[in-house]
Amino acid sequence: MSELNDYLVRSAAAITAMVERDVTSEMERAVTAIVAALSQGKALLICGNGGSASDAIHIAGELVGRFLRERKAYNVIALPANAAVLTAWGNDYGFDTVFSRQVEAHGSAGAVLLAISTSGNSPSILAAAEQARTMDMTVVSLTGDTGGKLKQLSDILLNVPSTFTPIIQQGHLCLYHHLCEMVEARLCDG
Ligand SMILES: O=C(CO)[C@@H](O)[C@H](O)[C@H](O)[C@H](O)COP(=O)(O)O
Repeated sequence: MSELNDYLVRSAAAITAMVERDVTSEMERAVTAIVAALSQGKALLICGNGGSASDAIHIAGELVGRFLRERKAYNVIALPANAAVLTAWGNDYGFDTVFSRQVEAHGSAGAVLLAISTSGNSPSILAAAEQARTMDMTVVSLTGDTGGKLKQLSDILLNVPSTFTPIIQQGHLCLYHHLCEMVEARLCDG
């Protein structure tokens, strides 16, 4: 088998394992929490590092703009997208609190933090989740297999059964595209 085909088989195996594990009810809980927040004008804040920073921005693009439907804009903020805040706060106070500071700025009780971390152990993500909990926000997490330390800080955990970062990120993409579709449909159709 070629290296490409081997990679594709391993990628497909992680997705298939999610079908077998059946994360439908956890996904439904995530959709319900996000729909409840957005329908009340509360924010969905999203954080992640590296590839997951790109995922956070991707999700905000789908939900502020549109995914599949013509509809109003939703209050969704990708925290890694604000370069001025990241560099000012990170430079002056350290990187670990670049997301928690923004949760403090934009969060409120009833809002949702979507925390994306393949390891579940990135300090900046853990600090954001801790800050969200102090503000009575719901923490929804996308992680790798174990969930890492983020698991204990999460109300809802969607974990991809892999320990390989790129494949976990590919699983996250499947999960959050579905999440966007469901949130949009629920908000449009009631
Ligand atoms: O995209 C990749 C690897 O596929 C990297 O940029 C990766 O996202 C970075 O190493 C992150 O810092 C990893 O953080 P996390 O997912 O463990 O929270």
